[in-house]
Amino acid sequence: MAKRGRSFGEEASQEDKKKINREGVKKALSIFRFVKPYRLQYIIGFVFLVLSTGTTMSFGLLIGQITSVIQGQSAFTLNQVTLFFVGVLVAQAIFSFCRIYFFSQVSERAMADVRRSTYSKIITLPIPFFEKRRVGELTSRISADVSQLQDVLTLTLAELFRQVATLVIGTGIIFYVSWKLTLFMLATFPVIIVAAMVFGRFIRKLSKQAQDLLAQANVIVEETLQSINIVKAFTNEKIEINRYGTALNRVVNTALRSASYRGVFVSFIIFALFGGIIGVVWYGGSLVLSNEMPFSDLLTFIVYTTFIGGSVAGMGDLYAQLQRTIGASERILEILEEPSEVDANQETPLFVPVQGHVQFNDVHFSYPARPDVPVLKGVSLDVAAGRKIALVGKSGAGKSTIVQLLMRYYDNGSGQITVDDRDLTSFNITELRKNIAVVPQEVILFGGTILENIQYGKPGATEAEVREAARKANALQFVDSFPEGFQTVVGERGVKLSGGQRQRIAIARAILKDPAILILDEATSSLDAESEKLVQEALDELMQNRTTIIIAHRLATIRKVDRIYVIREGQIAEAGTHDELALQEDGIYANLVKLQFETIE
Ligand SMILES: Nc1ncnc2c1ncn2[C@@H]1O[C@H](COP(=O)(O)OP(=O)(O)OP(=O)(O)O)[C@@H](O)[C@H]1O
Repeated sequence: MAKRGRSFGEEASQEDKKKINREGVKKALSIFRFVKPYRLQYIIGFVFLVLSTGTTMSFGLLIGQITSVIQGQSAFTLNQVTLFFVGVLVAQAIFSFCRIYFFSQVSERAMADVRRSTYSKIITLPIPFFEKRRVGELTSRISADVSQLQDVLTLTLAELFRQVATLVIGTGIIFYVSWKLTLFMLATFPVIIVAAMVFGRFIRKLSKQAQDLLAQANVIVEETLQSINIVKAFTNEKIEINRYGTALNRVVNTALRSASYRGVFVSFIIFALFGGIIGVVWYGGSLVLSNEMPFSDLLTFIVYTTFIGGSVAGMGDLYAQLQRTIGASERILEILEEPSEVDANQETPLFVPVQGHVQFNDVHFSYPARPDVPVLKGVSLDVAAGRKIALVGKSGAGKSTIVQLLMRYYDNGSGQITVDDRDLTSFNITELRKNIAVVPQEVILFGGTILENIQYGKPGATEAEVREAARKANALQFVDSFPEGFQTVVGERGVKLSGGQRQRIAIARAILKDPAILILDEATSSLDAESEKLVQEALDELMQNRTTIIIAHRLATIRKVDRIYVIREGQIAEAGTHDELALQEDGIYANLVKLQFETIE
């Protein structure tokens, strides 16, 4: 099969923030459809949010009240006011708990739904989609982007509401307490805030640079660990350590630059903020001294001023968060809007077995990734049901491409491909692929038991069926030799099987699937004679009564096929049986045969 370059590295570091505009907000809001099923919990959460914000806001008034009690200017006793204070505190604690509880219910469930939808979308997308994206990028959609949404759906929205409410209610209260002092305050604070926002943006840019550089450094770690065998084979450990070290130095330099700006920024803010407060206290104090304002009001005023200051300071952060979320939800929606090749929500169509008569009529094809490079240039072939053919030819001639078109991994070719005289496009994709089994060149096993791996060919197959398939695939002997037998865990974290063993597992899978059409992508690396014999026997068993297309690399294995097609530069250059082709003087096949025998000798 064609090899697709997949890089796991380079986590999508481009957390591109989107400008907040109407279009973006509208799009981002459509992600709220995932919250819809949980709207009741959301509304309850919101009610508790309003209540908890209300109780927090009342603290300033209560502090004012306590001060008036102390000064003997209140009708209440200290105990009464304190008890009320504690009551409010308890209520606030309960409200906050309920708010978090209900919002988490919504966000956790809604996010799982978003993840499920995104995954089922991704896995049902056609192959060309995966050629345009890196795997790392897709996984980060499901992990990082969705987490970003989660924060916004609950925390950020709640925070935004709280801050706006604090700002509006707080300003209302301080105006009511003393409009003179409010105006004085308003003359100083906005200047500080604007300065902080401008400076803050600059610092954020710098720290994003540092993050990007760190992501780049991480790519080195990921890539080298993934290909650790190669690094060691070339004894390039030192080079990689240096490469990583250089990347880290860049991170440190940028991070330090950003840190010194941040230091200046923080000192400035502390200085300016406290300067502002001193100013307010000074002016407020003079108002108290001239009996224009009671002392308790001054305290209330200061408490609300800090509330307001805090909420304004937090807004910059919230804005940045919202920007990131709009980016994240756009990226998720982009995937959700891609057209699937298989409808995951639809019932799997009834299995309609085909006979397996495969025809290609003048098929032309270019890969969507490289539309200007013709890969197949008028391929025609005809395989009667149950017959076996082999495709041979140089690397890159187009053998795998022919097979991929039969699997309908790509749909954009011209000409016609039919199975049982039915145009390929008239098949439901699932229905078609259920009739085809592939034994690939490189067998990748999923993490799980051998039983599960073979069952992959026919989900729900009984253990007896699996055993029988393994027997036919010559796999029973080695499986039974493991202490845990079919329950042996294989894959990344399990037992490593040899190439020949993995191939026999793949053959057992195909036997279990029992399709009319079989595609064998011969392994390029040859096995030892013993394994080779076992695999070949298993394949012979598998090929019985099935239309078989073999992508052949070693000519010795295909002598018995009904017809051999020699592919050269996307065209069929020769076709015939082994005997016919081998005798053609100066024929491509005849030369290949000679060449292989020479190399073997
Ligand atoms: N996904 C793809 N996108 C773009 N071009 C591709 C893709 N897969 C294969 N090609 C190109 O198409 C041509 C035919 O490739 P194909 O894999 O069909 O050759 P092949 O005969 O099977 O070779 P091999 O024996 O090495 O597997 C090659 O030039 C290859 O570079």
